This record gives sequence, C-alpha cells and structure tokens, in this order.
Amino acid sequence: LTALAFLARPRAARIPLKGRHVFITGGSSGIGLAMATAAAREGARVSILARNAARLEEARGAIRAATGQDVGVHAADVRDADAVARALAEAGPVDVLVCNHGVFVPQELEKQEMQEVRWMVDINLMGTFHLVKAALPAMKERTKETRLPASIAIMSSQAGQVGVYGYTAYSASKFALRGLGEALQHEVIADNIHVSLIFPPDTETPGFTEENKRRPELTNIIAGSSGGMKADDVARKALDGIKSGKFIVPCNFEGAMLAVATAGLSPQSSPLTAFLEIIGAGLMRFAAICFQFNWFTTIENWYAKNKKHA
Ligand SMILES: NC(=O)C1=CN([C@@H]2O[C@H](COP(=O)(O)OP(=O)(O)OC[C@H]3O[C@@H](n4cnc5c(N)ncnc54)[C@H](OP(=O)(O)O)[C@@H]3O)[C@@H](O)[C@H]2O)C=CC1
Ligand SMILES: CCCCCCCCCCCCCCCC(=O)[C@@H](N)CO
Repeated sequence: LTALAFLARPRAARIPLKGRHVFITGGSSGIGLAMATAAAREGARVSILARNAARLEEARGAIRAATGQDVGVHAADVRDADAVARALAEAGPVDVLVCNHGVFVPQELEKQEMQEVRWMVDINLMGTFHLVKAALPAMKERTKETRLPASIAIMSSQAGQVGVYGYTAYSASKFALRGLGEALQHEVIADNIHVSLIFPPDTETPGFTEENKRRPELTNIIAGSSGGMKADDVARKALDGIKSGKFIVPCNFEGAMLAVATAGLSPQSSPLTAFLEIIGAGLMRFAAICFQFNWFTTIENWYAKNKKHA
C-alpha cells in the first residue's frame, strides 16, 4: 500500500462543484437531468444541452422547482460541431464538462440497419469529440486562472466494459469512449484536468423505457446480470466520482466487480482501489469466466428453443 501510495497516478484530486460552471449534455432527461438537478442543488452554475428546446425548457422548470436555481439551456445536436461550438461560446468557460448525451437501440447486427449503427456512433462517440474539442481551450485557460482542477466526465455504460448481445453498435460506441478518455487523460493532466468515465447499469429513465419496447429477450436477460438503478442514484455516484477525480466510476456492486475485472491499463488515483485491483484480478477473471459460461449457456438454450433463428 505504501508503494502504491507513491505509484498511483494521476494523483488524487478534489474537484469542487459549488460556484463552478457544470455543462451537461443530455441534461433534459434521465441521468443528465438528475445530474443537473443535483449539481444545481450543490450550488453549481449549471448549463444543459440537448436537441429538443421544449424538453429543455421543461427541464429548466423542473430544476428551478426542485432547487430554486436557474440553469442555462442550449438547443443543439451534438452531431453538429458548429452548433456545439456556438453553444459552448454562449455558455462561457466550463469547469466540469459532462458528456452524457446518448442514444441506444438494441438489435442483432444482422437485423440492424447501417443507418442506425452510424447514428449511434455519430451521437455517442463523434458527439463527444465535438464537445471536448469545443470546450477544451477555454477550460485550460480557466484552470490556469482559478488554479482549481477541472473535469471532463464521459457517460459510458456497463455495455462499454463488456460486449452484450444486441449491443454491437452501442457497445462499440461506449467502448470507444474509454479509449478516448484514456488518451485524453494523458493530454490534459498537465492542465490539471481530470477525466472520469462513468459506467452505469440499466437505469430507469425515459430513454430506457423507450429502449425496452424493442429490446431482444437475450439482451434483457444478460443486462439483468447487473442490478437496475434509479437515475438519481446514478447521478449521485457520477457526481461523487467526478468530485474525487476518479477515472473509472462504477455505480453499483456488479459495476465495482466489472471495474476490477476490466482495470487493464487505466489510470488509478486511489492506492486502496489499486490494491484491490491487484488482489482481485485473478478472482474477478474467474468470476468473468463464470458469467460468460452463464451467458453462452443462456444463448445456446434460447437458440435451441427458437430454432428458426439457429
Ligand atoms: N438508462 C440506462 O439504462 C443507461 C444509460 N446510459 C447512458 O447514459 C446516458 C443518458 O441516458 P438516459 O438518461 O437513459 O437517456 P435519455 O434518453 O433519458 O436522455 C438522453 C438525453 O440525451 C439527449 N440527446 C440525445 N441525442 C442527442 C443529440 N444528438 N444531441 C444532443 N443531445 C442529445 C436527449 O435530448 P434530445 O433528445 O432532446 O436531444 C436527452 O436529454 C446515455 O449516454 C446512455 O447511453 C448508460 C447505461 C445505462
Ligand atoms: C467479473 C464480474 C462481472 C460482474 C457482472 C457483470 C454484469 C454485466 C452486465 C452488463 C449490463 C449492461 C447494461 C447496459 C445498460 C445500457 O447501457 C442500456 N440500458 C442503454 O442505456
């Protein structure tokens, strides 16, 4: 532990929210709305971005009712780099950028239209590139001025830690965010900016309700291996992770196991978590093999029962 206290990088940081500018994409619904509300309650200046202006105004009203705070709203599509840049210029320098926007339509790749695959990758992955590119220059200036650490938080998913049946496009877009985040952390640490990747399980949100109308049965069963959560609880975990400058932010117990199983070469600021990762590595690999045994057995049985698909 003493050795790890010396080795763990980047060094742990405390990133306050009070009085700081928190910019949240997808802030009009679900997890993003819950994060915006919680951040406003903590005294942050909050801006939210999404496409639908009416839903943004509704969210603004809901946040005002819940916290007494007014939030800035920006109607833009994250696929439109110019619109994203305009929104960020309008909002002013950001201290905590939360790239939470996301779309998810599960389907077997063979059945899914390429147009839908591209749509998920464009929004979930390319949209995040647009945001980081647009926000970073002013963020860097700001950390120099305030001498406080800043944060770029990216909403992945447990489907961004393990591939799941029905999620070829979605999992690909969410795994990609981890690569983006790891490389980006190297590039921004000198400016005292900390990257956080958040990995929620199934979460009760308007988006999840929509998803459930089309979810293949096997996707449901496999995703059910991790306990579902409420948006407010995911928001709490996410903000706590951001505030302590954690790189990997799991949200539930299964998420903590997944984090150890997939620790890989990710940065780790906490000597204690690093210790648990080292001790847990073999055990969690064994657990992973057991989970995959279970999933493949379920898939085999399902296909045997539904012969037309086999
Ligand atoms: N709910 C779940 O089970 C889980 C969700 N996640 C991730 O959490 C994030 C939030 O999910 P959730 O709260 O369920 O989603 P919701 O569908 O409830 O909300 C999505 C938000 O993103 C916005 N958005 C979608 N597309 C765009 C776009 N092209 N440009 C700008 N904004 C956009 C939506 O507004 P508008 O449509 O007006 O643009 C809305 O505000 C996503 O990244 C998702 O992948 C991760 C794990 C589990
Ligand atoms: C070694 C230990 C293993 C621990 C258990 C692993 C459990 C993995 C379950 C994967 C769940 C994926 C949910 C995706 C939710 C999501 O993103 C969609 N609802 C779309 O938003």
